[in-house]
Amino acid sequence: MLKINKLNKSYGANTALTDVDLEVSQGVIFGLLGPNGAGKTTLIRIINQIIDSDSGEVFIGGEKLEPKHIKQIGYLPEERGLYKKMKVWDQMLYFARLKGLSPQEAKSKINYWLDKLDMQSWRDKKIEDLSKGMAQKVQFISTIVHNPPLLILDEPFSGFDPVNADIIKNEILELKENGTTVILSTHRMESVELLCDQVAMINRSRKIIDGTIKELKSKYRPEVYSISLEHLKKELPAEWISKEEDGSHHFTLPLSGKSPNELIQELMQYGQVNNFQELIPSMEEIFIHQVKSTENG
Ligand SMILES: Nc1ncnc2c1ncn2[C@@H]1O[C@H](COP(=O)(O)OP(=O)(O)OP(=O)(O)O)[C@@H](O)[C@H]1O
Repeated sequence: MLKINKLNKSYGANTALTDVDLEVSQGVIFGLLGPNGAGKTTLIRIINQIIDSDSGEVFIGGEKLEPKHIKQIGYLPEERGLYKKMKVWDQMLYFARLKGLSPQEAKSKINYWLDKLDMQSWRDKKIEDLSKGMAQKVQFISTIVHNPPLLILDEPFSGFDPVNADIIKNEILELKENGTTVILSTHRMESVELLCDQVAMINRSRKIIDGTIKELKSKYRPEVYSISLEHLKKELPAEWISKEEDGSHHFTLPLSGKSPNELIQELMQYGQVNNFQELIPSMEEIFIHQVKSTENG
């Protein structure tokens, strides 16, 4: 759906993107991650043809990016852009027409979404009279109303209460089920775990990791196990700092070059192994670890 080759962009002395490659398959939710100032918005703006790259190529559906592709993209920018004096209905109609829908198509799509998200009663309200969350919903619909095959969502959950965030999350999943490709840029790692099939992480203008959540969790696992022992036969080594609770001794140990089976065998000499479970890193832990290690490197 989207392919990016060796993208570079600088703002004067500020380098925002360095040789960034990316490949996003159709029908996935792709997390674009990175700390503040990493280059994510710059990349998104290049895809949306708001700014030009210095060098590199972007392909959409196998075609070199050009103005006609704008209608195939739905972009929810981090800085929301609604016209405060406009009424909800007129605002949505404006965006739908801008993206090429006929008046009839636009009206039927808007009605579909207003019904779906239970917003019909707001249609004649002015944007300035909406709460932040309500305005966010209007902006969300305005982004997806033309049914774009590629959706780019920058922090789509900001401003939403948990109930509305859940509604939007389910809508994003439904769009994916229907074949939409979604690029999701967010700092909320729990949303990444829940929604994304694939992620790329950018730090200081360079892509530092890329893969499916499963691949990344496997690649960056610390090889540390959570262990519980009962009925001790002998005293545990002092360096296995353990906590005793109701006769069970809990601690964590790294494999340190052993296989899991070898470690279990060693543990069995000390008592009954009640729990032996590998610690799987969260995306948040992977994110923090990778960002820190590139800073130190
Ligand atoms: N218009 C601009 N003029 C000069 N420098 C810019 C401009 N826009 C971005 N930059 C710089 O480019 C780099 C990347 O910024 P960008 O906004 O793409 O990061 P980001 O990953 O989206 O950050 P955030 O998570 O904070 O939104 C930063 O060093 C930033 O200061």
